[in-house]
Amino acid sequence: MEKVIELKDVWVRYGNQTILEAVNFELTEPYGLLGIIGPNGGGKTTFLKVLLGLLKPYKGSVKLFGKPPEKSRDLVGYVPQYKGFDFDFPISVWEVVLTGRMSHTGFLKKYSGEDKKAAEEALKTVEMFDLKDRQIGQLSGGQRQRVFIARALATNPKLLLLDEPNSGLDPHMQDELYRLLNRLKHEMAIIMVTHDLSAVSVYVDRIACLNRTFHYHNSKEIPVEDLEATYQCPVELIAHGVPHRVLEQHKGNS
Ligand SMILES: Nc1ncnc2c1ncn2[C@@H]1O[C@H](COP(=O)(O)OP(=O)(O)OP(=O)(O)O)[C@@H](O)[C@H]1O
Repeated sequence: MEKVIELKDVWVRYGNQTILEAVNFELTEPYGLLGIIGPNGGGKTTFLKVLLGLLKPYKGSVKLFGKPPEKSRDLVGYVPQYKGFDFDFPISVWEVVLTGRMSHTGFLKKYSGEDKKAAEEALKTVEMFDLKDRQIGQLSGGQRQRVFIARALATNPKLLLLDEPNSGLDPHMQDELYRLLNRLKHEMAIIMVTHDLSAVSVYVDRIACLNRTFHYHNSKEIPVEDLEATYQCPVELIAHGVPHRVLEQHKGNS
């Protein structure tokens, strides 16, 4: 079985604030859709950035497909969280998806026939090829999200990371998005950070919780088994350090 991700005792901090403490995590074949849940500020985006090699832990080891993140970049597609800024500059759907090939071509290099073919296939996969000449600023939220998924797919990744891909989408669009991810999960491993717990129970094969506070409701700890029964899929905890502090704050507030 191929090891997609292997994190051992990973510690990450910003300045003197430790965000990830002693995180151990493994993802192996068979592929599936993994949902990462946890409260705001719990470190979910930080976790994705570690996988992308954008953040280096000050302690611990990170391997993707048996290699350090910077050596496996081509194997990983990333759909960042949409922060709500408008694309009011002239760039087409086609051009956005082609930028996904930059790791192959380098910045400001000419795109090859192979790059264009990969971009075309990615747009067809998300059913957006017909809109390839449309300006990105003229798309709906759901369409734009599909374009950014196509951009991530343009390198033919074996691991796709999505940061809250459902935010801002109406229920129908969310449904469409999850159907798309469920199709793609047979070809690649997918990790989706989300706050959408109803979707988690329907679409996700496995849950990782990046902060133990999620297991506390009205100051009571909810056992993992109860969460598994609620969401009907395996749940694991992948961080233990930070939550203690947050829990203390909760106790202090009550
Ligand atoms: N570049 C940065 N410099 C300093 N602190 C940061 C930086 N990025 C994030 N943080 C802090 O690290 C913590 C974890 O942030 P992160 O974005 O990983 O959380 P998250 O679980 O994705 O949150 P959310 O659910 O709100 O998106 C937060 O307290 C945040 O303010």
